[in-house]
Amino acid sequence: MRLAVTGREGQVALSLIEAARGREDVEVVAVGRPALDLARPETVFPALAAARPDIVVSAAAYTNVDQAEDEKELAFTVNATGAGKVAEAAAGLGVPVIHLSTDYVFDGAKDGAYVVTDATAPLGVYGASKLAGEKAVAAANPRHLILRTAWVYSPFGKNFVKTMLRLASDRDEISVVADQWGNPTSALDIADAILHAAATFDRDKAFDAFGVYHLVGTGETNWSGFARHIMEASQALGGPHASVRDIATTDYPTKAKRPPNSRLSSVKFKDVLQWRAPPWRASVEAVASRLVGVATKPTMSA
Ligand SMILES: NC(=O)C1=CN([C@@H]2O[C@H](COP(=O)(O)OP(=O)(O)OC[C@H]3O[C@@H](n4cnc5c(N)ncnc54)[C@H](OP(=O)(O)O)[C@@H]3O)[C@@H](O)[C@H]2O)C=CC1
Ligand SMILES: Cc1cn([C@H]2C[C@H](O)[C@@H](COP(=O)(O)OP(=O)(O)O[C@H]3O[C@@H](C)C(=O)[C@@H](O)[C@H]3O)O2)c(=O)[nH]c1=O
Repeated sequence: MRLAVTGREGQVALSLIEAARGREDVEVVAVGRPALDLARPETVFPALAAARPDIVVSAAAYTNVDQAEDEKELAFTVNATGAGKVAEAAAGLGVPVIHLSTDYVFDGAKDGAYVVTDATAPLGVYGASKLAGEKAVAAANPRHLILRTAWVYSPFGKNFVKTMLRLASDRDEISVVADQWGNPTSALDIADAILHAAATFDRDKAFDAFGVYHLVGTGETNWSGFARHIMEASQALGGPHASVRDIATTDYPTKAKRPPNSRLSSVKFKDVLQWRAPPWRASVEAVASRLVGVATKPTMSA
């Protein structure tokens, strides 16, 4: 089974490559700039065709949430038009597409975890562009799995875990918003889930449960709780530590508005695809142990 994933250096792309390493049943090929540039839609089909995939994973995206407010056109070109072209190319090659989307398609007004049938209402340009991408993907290729995930971190690229560890290395206290709730999700776990879903399609050629799914780490917290656990994990590994102070969203002004509640329910993914992510705290510890780079103590997860 050969997967082509878009984006060469993205967190999900690198995690997929790592997850497939050493396995004989699956190969992952990353296809990215300059060969595949989502801002140049004409590059998409030739680049993916050259990879001869059995499944396309559409992971490349414009992911800078605040900057997207000032670069609306580029965000939509990449996240909507570009994503649609990736799904169209997969359809042209006769293969399914697994497309990554986001919790930021919701406004966060719901009391409880969002399910896939809940109404979307993005608050910012990034979320709106990703929602337009979902629609473009669904229209271009009926064999699509749209995986909405959230708060992604990994040993790779830029993410909240790395930011917290960096801040802790030169200050005693970090102020973090405590009134935005969600589900931290390791890209290493997303990669396992994608390989599991891909193996399911490969085994069951009649698989017909395509559509939208939510896929996040198990359990929930707010950004401050996330930061606090990163600090605990780092300290247990002999890495940097800072105390975490709870603040309100209004105390941390950002260009883009974020949903106060972006909790997603992964129950459909678990029921249909028979896979569930580990508890989020355990996954944070696994990633921290690679970033802090000190011999790991036994797990401290709940
Ligand atoms: N990060 C998060 O917290 C979340 C992410 N998601 C979604 O999950 C998916 C994967 O995210 P993640 O791995 O974190 O993303 P990253 O931000 O780590 O990586 C994004 C990737 O997209 C590539 N890219 C950006 N613009 C273009 C372009 N014009 N043409 C080709 N490639 C481009 C980048 O390429 P290059 O390497 O050249 O810079 C990079 O490889 C995305 O669809 C994202 O929207 C959903 C929820 C949360
Ligand atoms: C760095 C930092 C952030 N924050 C706040 C700001 C924000 O509300 C929250 C998260 O900050 P970030 O800017 O790191 O995360 P953000 O870019 O909003 O992360 C989002 O990325 C996109 C791609 C997604 O799809 C989302 O699921 C989500 O992961 O934490 C603090 O309160 N203190 C801090 O020191």
